[in-house]
Amino acid sequence: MSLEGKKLGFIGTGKMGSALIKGICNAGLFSPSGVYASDLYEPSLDELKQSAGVNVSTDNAATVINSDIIVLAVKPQILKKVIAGIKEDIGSDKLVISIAAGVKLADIEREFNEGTRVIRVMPNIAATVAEAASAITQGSNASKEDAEDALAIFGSVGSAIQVPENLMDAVTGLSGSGPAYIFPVIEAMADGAVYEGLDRKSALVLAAQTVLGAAKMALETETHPGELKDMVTSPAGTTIRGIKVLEEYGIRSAFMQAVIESSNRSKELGK
Ligand SMILES: NC(=O)C1=CN([C@@H]2O[C@H](COP(=O)(O)OP(=O)(O)OC[C@H]3O[C@@H](n4cnc5c(N)ncnc54)[C@H](O)[C@@H]3O)[C@@H](O)[C@H]2O)C=CC1
Ligand SMILES: O=C(O)[C@@H]1CCC=N1
Repeated sequence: MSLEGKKLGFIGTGKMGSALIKGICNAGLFSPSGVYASDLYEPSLDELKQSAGVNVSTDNAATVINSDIIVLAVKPQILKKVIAGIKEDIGSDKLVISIAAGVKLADIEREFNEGTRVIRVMPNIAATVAEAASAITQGSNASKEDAEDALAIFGSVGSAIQVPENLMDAVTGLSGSGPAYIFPVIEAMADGAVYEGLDRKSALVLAAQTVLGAAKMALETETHPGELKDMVTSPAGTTIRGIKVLEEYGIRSAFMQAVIESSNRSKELGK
C-alpha cells in the first residue's frame, strides 16, 4: 500500500485538524509516532499529545521536515501566510493537502514553488467518530497515487470521493458545513420530547439515534428518501401531522437555501 512508511503532518490543530488527527490515529492508518502536528496555540498541542500521542511542535518547519504528506488545517484567511513560512522546505518529494474552505488549487499552487504537489480536500467534523463525508480534488502536479493516498487517508475516517474542483463549493455547503445544520435538528427534536415530558438525556439519545438510523437507511437501502418517508407515514397517522407542520415552516426550502448560502460563502472565500 502506497501510504506505507509515510509520515503525516498537520499544520493547525484547531477543531478540524484535531478531529482528523484523532480519527486517523484511531483508524490505525498511521501510528501516532508517524504523525507530526504544529500550531501556535500550545494548549491544543498539549491536549493532542496527551490524547493521541502524536509528535507536536510550535514550529511548522518541524512538521514539514518530518512529514511526507502535510495537511494544511488553518483558516482560509491565513493560508497564504502559513505557506510563505514553509514553502522553501517543500520539494517535489512531499504532498500538500489543503482543507481550507473555498481556496482554489491554482491559488494554493501559486504560493508554493513550481511543481509542488497539492490536493484539496473538504472533510467534515465527523472524522472524530470515523463518519466524515469528504471530497478530494487533484492539483495540476499531483499524481494518481497522490489522489489515492488522499482518498485512503480521508476514507479511513468516513467516506471519501473525488470530484472536479468546480464542485468543491457545493460539497462545502453540503457535507463540510452540514453537521452544523443537523445538530440543531437533534437538539430541537429532543426539545419537543422534553416539552412532552421525556427527560433530556433520553430525549437526546432517541433524537440522535433517529437521525443516525435514518441516515443509515438512506445510505444502505438505496431507496429514494421520499419512499423511505412514505414507509413511516401511515394514512391519518401521527407522522403525516408532523410532516405537515415541517412543510408549513418551509423545511425543504430552509435546508436547500442553507446549503446554497454556505456554498456561496465558500465561493467568496475563494475570491
Ligand atoms: N471546522 C470544520 O468543521 C471544518 C473546517 N474546515 C477547514 O479547516 C480549516 C481549519 O478550521 P477549524 O479547525 O475549524 O479552525 P480553528 O480556528 O479551530 O483552527 C485553526 C488552527 O490554526 C492555528 N493557527 C493559526 N495560525 C497558525 C500558524 N501560523 N501556524 C500554525 N497554526 C496556526 C490556530 O491556532 C488554530 O488552532 C479551515 O480552513 C476550514 O475552512 C474544513 C471542513 C470542516
Ligand atoms: O464554517 C466554515 O467555514 C468551515 C468550512 C466547512 C465547515 N466549517
